[in-house]
Amino acid sequence: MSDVAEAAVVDDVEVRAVADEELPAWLRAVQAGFLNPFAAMSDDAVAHLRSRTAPARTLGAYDRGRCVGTYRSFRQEVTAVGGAPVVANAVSGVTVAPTHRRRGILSRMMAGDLAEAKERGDVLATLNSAEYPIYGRYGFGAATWVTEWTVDVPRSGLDPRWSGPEESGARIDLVDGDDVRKHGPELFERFRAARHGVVSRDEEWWLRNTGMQATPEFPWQEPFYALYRGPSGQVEGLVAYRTTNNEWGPSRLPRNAATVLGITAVTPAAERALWHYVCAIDKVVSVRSGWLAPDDLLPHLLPDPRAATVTGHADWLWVRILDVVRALEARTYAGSGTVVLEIGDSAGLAGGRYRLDATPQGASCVPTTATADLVLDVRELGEMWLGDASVARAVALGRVGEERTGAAAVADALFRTSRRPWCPDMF
Ligand SMILES: CC(=O)SCCNC(=O)CCNC(=O)[C@H](O)C(C)(C)COP(=O)(O)OP(=O)(O)OC[C@H]1O[C@@H](n2cnc3c(N)ncnc32)[C@H](O)[C@@H]1OP(=O)(O)O
Repeated sequence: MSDVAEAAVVDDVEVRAVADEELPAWLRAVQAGFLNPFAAMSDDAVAHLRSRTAPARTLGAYDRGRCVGTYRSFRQEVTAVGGAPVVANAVSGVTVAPTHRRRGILSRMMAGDLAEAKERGDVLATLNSAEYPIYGRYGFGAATWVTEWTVDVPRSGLDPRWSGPEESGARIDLVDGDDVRKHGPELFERFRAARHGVVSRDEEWWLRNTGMQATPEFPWQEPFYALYRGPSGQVEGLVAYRTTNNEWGPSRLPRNAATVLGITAVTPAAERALWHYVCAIDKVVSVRSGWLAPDDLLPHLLPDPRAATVTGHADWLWVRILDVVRALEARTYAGSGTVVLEIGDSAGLAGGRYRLDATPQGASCVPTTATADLVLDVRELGEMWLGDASVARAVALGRVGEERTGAAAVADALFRTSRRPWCPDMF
């Protein structure tokens, strides 16, 4: 076949919704895209993946009937600054076969899905990005970051005689998956109402993360779960962790490591107690924290914070604003002020000039013809929305234009938050 004829065939790639009977092949394509070469999957594995996929808006790219691209999106809620749940179009399972890469297939799937999300009235879109450079071009900005620490327990200065929470009546119990499914969802709902950046979890999340959907392809190793109850008996925290169990130094000094899989706490007392608990397990000398907010309490709970070494730092939740007015009115602002934002959006979904009048009591955002104070791309607005990005820094980086002297400082005083946003989940 000539090069010209080959190019015409490539252009024939069709992007469309995936029919139910096509889902097993689509799921295999997703796995291949993430470098899992499943030639044949058991029915259980297909059922496992199917349960993670539905209900979703599932797109496939097909070349002569073969699935060469995958993409799905589903309804999610993201907690805005101040606690309001905001409806998002969560994007996941994005792959294009190495045989068909860099021919615009992702761009086609993304353009169609974002246009539908906008049409439906979703306020924003979200994703975790496999690689940093992929999604900025589509208007997504890195809205939350995460840090992982590894605690050298013997150097931490924590009291090795610790035997439980300080608060009288509070307690920590080791529980099993049934207890987690019983108490976890309600605890998490309280947590997500209180922390900006957290995304909603569905019922499947709790089944999947307590081993109820294990298959040979997706094996399960049971973790430990510790549940914290406050003085009133109410569940206020949960930590899931795994440990090694037979690591010894040359002179039989124990060398086990604990890895925290997830921690949810709705009170500072619960958070402090659960970290102290994990760092006080006999024979455990190092604790990997899992992905936490960069301003997490953990290092400063230790008498010697240097015992917590940063072992990872990365962008996490990416946000793409689809509706500027509703996104900016959904969140709260610490101060009072006005800024006019000129927002560029090459996809034509959210661009325009908007005037934000914010007070701690409420905010209004309206299209305007007033002179712009700040000129920015919708990607930058995504980075600012949860309060994490510094506008002054974006100006210094040349990404935001400051048209009125001092406007960046005004925007920072309005948008930034006293605690950084945190999204504990990857989806
Ligand atoms: C939310 C999630 O699911 S994240 C998971 C993302 N998936 C993966 O990482 C799996 C492995 N990678 C892939 O499957 C593919 O490479 C994808 C999906 C990332 C990209 O698909 P493609 O169809 O090749 O992207 P497409 O051709 O539409 O690229 C559009 C533009 O993005 C750029 N681009 C795409 N992927 C990357 C990348 N990984 N790094 C840098 N630039 C990229 C392209 O160069 C192109 O730029 P241009 O418009 O300036 O020419």
